[in-house]
Amino acid sequence: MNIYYDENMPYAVDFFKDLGTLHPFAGRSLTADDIKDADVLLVRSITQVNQALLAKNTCLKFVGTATIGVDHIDQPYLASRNIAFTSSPGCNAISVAEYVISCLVVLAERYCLTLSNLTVGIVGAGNTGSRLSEKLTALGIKHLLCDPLLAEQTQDNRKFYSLDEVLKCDVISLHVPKTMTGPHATYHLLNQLKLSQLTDQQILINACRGEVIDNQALLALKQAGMQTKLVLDVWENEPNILCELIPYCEIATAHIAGYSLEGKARGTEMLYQALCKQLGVFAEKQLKNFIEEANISQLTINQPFSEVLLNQMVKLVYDVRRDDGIFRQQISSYGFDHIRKTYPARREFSAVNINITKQAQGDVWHHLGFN
Ligand SMILES: NC(=O)C1=CN([C@@H]2O[C@H](COP(=O)(O)OP(=O)(O)OC[C@H]3O[C@@H](n4cnc5c(N)ncnc54)[C@H](O)[C@@H]3O)[C@@H](O)[C@H]2O)C=CC1
Ligand SMILES: O=C(O)C(=O)[C@H](O)COP(=O)(O)O
Repeated sequence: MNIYYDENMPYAVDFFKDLGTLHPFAGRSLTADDIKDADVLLVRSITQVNQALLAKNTCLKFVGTATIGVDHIDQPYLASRNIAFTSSPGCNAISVAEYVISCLVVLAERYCLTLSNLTVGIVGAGNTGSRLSEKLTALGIKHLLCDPLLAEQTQDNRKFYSLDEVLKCDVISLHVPKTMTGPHATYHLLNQLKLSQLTDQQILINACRGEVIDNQALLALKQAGMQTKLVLDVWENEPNILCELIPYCEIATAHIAGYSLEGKARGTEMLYQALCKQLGVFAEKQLKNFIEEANISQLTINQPFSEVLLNQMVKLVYDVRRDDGIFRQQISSYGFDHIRKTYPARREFSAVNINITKQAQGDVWHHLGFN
């Protein structure tokens, strides 16, 4: 069995080597000729899986993406050819939530803001929005959820707000899929009209898909003096992004919010489990047996919770300014994809085991995700 997999998929060899012959590929440049004899195709978000890519293959049985987003996959086409498909829901949701927490900590420090005084609006309350909500709850930060699709479901008894209500929050964090059609399509959800409602004091974070914000409209507003603080991890038309926007960002990164080692590797593990199920074999391998210990794996907390301590703890594990710095330094000479491919190690809070002394008390750290 020929298994083709994206070279940017950690632990792919460990997981899949016993299931077939492995063929790594560069996700952006994969062609129909390259995968003529693929039985299994395992991609990440930069590979468009559609009729054109599969035109020369007649043996493909399984496609998997080690990502949450599925906007790069033509699912109706796969179904029409009876090719099984699986994605990796929630695989890197914690990573994105920790990216947002790191951004909040950095911006609070930069602008002397008290985090517990802020209200955060979460647009999209699925896996990622929910992980962020849990962390904000742990920190006592008020937040409002907007998710018209979940609001319609009676089994979800959380309180939901309209987009216009949530757009009035001090911080707005976007966590919706990219959808082009339907009553709740997210393409340019934040268009010129919505963007122009934002005030100079607000913070707007996009770590879902670039196309959810009209980037040209945002640039025009910024050029006209808009002071809303911007955090952009995702951009329209990646990898050929609108670089003129970068100087207007407080934090700018190369679509790496979900790039913790755990987040990426969980995606690989989820594909392994799905492929084993498809093949009818027992999934005996587990990520916890491969993943290495973090550089900082033990910490003692010996003082009560404070926002100063939070700042130190978060930055110790993941300081988003590192990724912002790399992005600004490298984007013009190396380009977007290179920054992503050479992403330096990053771990989730859960990779750190904390020892909380008596003086410190409280389990806020565990609720925040530390082990
Ligand atoms: N920057 C990065 O590295 C990453 C980005 N993402 C992106 O984030 C997106 C969201 O991730 P998850 O929360 O895990 O997906 P999810 O599918 O669990 O949740 C998405 C939620 O958005 C809601 N939604 C859809 N349209 C909406 C609208 N118009 N307004 C408000 N809510 C709406 C859905 O009802 C759903 O509850 C993914 O589809 C992916 O595109 C995901 C992982 C990493
Ligand atoms: O999971 C998703 O959805 C994401 O956006 C991933 O972080 C994308 O990473 P790549 O697949 O582009 O490596």
